[in-house]
Amino acid sequence: MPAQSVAATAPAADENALSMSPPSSGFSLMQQNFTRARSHSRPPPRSLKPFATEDIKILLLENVNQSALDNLREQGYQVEFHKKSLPEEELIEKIKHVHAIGIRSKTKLTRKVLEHAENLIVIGCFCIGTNQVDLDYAAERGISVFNSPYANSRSVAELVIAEIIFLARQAGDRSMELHRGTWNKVSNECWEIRGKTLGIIGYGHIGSQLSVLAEAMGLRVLYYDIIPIMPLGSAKQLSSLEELLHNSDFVSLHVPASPETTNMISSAEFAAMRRGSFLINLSRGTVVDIPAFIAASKSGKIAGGAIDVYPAEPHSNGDNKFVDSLNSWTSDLTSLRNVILTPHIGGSTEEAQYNIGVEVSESLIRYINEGNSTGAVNFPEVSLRNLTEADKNHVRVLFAHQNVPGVLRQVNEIFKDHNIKSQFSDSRGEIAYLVADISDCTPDSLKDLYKHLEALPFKIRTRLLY
Ligand SMILES: NC(=O)C1=CN([C@@H]2O[C@H](COP(=O)(O)OP(=O)(O)OC[C@H]3O[C@@H](n4cnc5c(N)ncnc54)[C@H](O)[C@@H]3O)[C@@H](O)[C@H]2O)C=CC1
Ligand SMILES: O=C(O)CCC(=O)C(=O)O
Repeated sequence: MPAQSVAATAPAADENALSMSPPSSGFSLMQQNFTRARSHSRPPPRSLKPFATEDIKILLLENVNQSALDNLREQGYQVEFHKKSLPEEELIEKIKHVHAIGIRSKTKLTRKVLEHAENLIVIGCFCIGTNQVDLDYAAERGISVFNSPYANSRSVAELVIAEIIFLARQAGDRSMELHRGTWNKVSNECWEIRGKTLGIIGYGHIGSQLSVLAEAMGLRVLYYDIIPIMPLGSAKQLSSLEELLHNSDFVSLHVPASPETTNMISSAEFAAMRRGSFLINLSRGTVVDIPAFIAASKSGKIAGGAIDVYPAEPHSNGDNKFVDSLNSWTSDLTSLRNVILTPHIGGSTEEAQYNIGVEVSESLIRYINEGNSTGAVNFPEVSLRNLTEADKNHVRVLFAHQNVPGVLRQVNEIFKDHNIKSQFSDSRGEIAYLVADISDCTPDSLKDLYKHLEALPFKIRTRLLY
């Protein structure tokens, strides 16, 4: 097929980024060094040909970082870039034509949307959370999903530390007052954080990073998690959420969105918290029952809180977006005292976005070009070493199928006239994924291979790389 021009518009600076120079030359220096380190570790030029790479179409939404665009364009793929998420109808129209899509947390890749994704082989979530994607349905369709499991963890943890101090000192309210011209120099109910107790719910990448920073600031750390996790420093794991709520001055949530975490902090949990304590949620908007938060704040049960994530969030930046028509209680929330509200910026730093852009785009490239699914969040993880120039006339077969007995026997029957150089298969729940490098392939035998594999009853998707 002829090469097609890249259907991309040049991205503007990150929607969330400041249009000023970094605070010191050290910042840009660190970034340059990091860029160099990454480019040295890039794999050598690929020798497999999935198809002409310029035929691969990629849709990038939500202003993913320039580092991702650079990586994907370097491969020759056609990349269409949008700063915002798209309304569902437009998304459905565009997703029909692409092989890969890159999103952040706003784009909902529901079953309804994915049903239209005829050519889609891979989804890149340029963030940690993957709750915005119907992961099971994607796997059922042979679509792998990748994310960046910890590239923004530090950014989130740092923001929580800043908020703990701001809440303890009521500094958010003092700043808003002064912006309005009100001088209000008070110390009543303003505290140091040294010696206070932070209760962390969810001691994963972010929770444990926060634990280390918090102890360095002189906080005592307790945590609650559904699995036993080794404490860092002097932190202590508690066996019940109630015990944590009862013993903490600050409670910070770092759990994923799931049926179990929906409204996990509601009226009963606020009742269990210490009077005058603080609640911080930078996890997902479903985790805290906001009307219960508003009631706890108005009654004085909690002395304040910080919220970064909401059940419904606007699709793009702009004025008059955070209003009652988005979430019915918005104006009640914005009128509360000592409540810091941020627009889902926990992971929005230059460092995090750059690193996520590199990491997720490299996962997409490995999957598209080599079939390597290492790190997929919904798919069996399989990787084979690269074919090289010495492996002329070899083809790599990528075969996703339902995980039922007898499929491998049938696949190997199809391979019987070829030598199998290497083969690896793994399963995850109901989905299995086989990668095999086979020798002695001619253009005709390739067509036959493809036809026979596609005819197998439990096939989900076949790809051949050569
Ligand atoms: N505000 C923002 O910009 C960002 C928000 N996030 C959110 O933070 C969440 C956590 O991120 P990570 O720490 O990287 O995830 P992680 O997967 O490393 O850790 C989550 C922890 O929560 C625990 N957990 C799960 N269900 C639980 C329950 N019902 N009760 C107690 N503990 C439970 C898990 O065992 C795990 O240890 C993400 O899923 C994402 O939704 C992540 C990055 C940025
Ligand atoms: O900034 C983003 O795009 C989303 C950050 C986030 O919530 C995540 O990484 O899960």
